[in-house]
Amino acid sequence: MKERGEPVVIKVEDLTTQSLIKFTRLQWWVFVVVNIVFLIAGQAAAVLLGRFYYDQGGNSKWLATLVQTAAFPILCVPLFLFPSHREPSSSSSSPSFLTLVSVYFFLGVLLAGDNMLYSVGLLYLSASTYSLICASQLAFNSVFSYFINSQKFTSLILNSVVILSLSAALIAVNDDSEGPSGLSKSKYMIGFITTFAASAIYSLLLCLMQLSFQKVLKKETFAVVLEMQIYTSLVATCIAVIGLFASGEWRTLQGEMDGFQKGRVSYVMTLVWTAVTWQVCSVGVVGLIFVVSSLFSNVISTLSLAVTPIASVIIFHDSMNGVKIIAMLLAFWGFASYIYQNYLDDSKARRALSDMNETHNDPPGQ
Ligand SMILES: Nc1nc2[nH]cnc2c(=O)[nH]1
Repeated sequence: MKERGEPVVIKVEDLTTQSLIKFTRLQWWVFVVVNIVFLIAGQAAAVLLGRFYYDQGGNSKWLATLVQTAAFPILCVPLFLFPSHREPSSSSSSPSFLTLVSVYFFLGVLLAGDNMLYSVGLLYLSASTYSLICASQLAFNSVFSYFINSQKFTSLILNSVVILSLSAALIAVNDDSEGPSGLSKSKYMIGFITTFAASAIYSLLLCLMQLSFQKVLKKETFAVVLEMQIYTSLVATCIAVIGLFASGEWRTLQGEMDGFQKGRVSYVMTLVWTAVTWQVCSVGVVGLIFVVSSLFSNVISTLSLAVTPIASVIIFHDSMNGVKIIAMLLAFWGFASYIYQNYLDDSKARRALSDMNETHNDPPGQ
């Protein structure tokens, strides 16, 4: 027995990473719910702040890329509170330093690429077109996780993926917000292609993170989630800083701050809070990959696409209409479908475990 409560090893079909983790049932559900809240709240706030930055006169793609990872040092505080503890028994299978560096470096490069493409898409496309293309990431994730993570597709999971994609598409088609004015056709095309590529890279990144947790890191504590986020963000931040200086965009930042419509303090605050909210979101993203799967993490990202317009209704007093309500109900249906699958998998795992324990406790010969 390792920690508070009764530890349970889960090794069943869809909860693939569960074979690595020891949690009591309550701990597992609390962990899932907390990470869902982090992802949805963090992503909704970060996307709205990112759009605010562009709307108020911000124009630097590299700065928008940088703020998606630059606040990673704040994660050192929870890392200090939940230190990584290694089991002596598993130390023989610990990855070498070189393996760890290679994994974090490769994932960090993918993260930087996704962040850059995502920032370009947000700059060049209207919110509606943007969300519509982002909805494709669930389809990409389904394909990648089938091949990379051997994800099993039950009817509940398929239902969830299809319904959530429809919900995000409905939100997008309904959105009548204008794209950035005076945008040339070529810039629109660039925005379209970069957002599509970002969706593919993001999905690949989530699947490879799941694979790394399962095959390389093999640790059982929350610290591994923070370490994954910190090291990949460190690499992505270095790339974004190099991009900011190599592209010469850094020279425009002073003018951008002076010309920001809401003022200089608002400019700095927008960037600081965008950076913080992306970290909150990322802990949720990586936490859900660790404890459930990359596909589930992406399902919650897509759910957040449907929730963001609702946040706009509350914060920016956007109008609410029937289509948004239907899209939201669809999103919750898709979400509930996946959660129910998790519940079934969890129950099955617990049953299998108690059967196994009974067999082990039976006296020999019985
Ligand atoms: N492409 C992409 N990048 C992200 N970075 C954080 N969230 C997302 C997302 O939903 N899609």
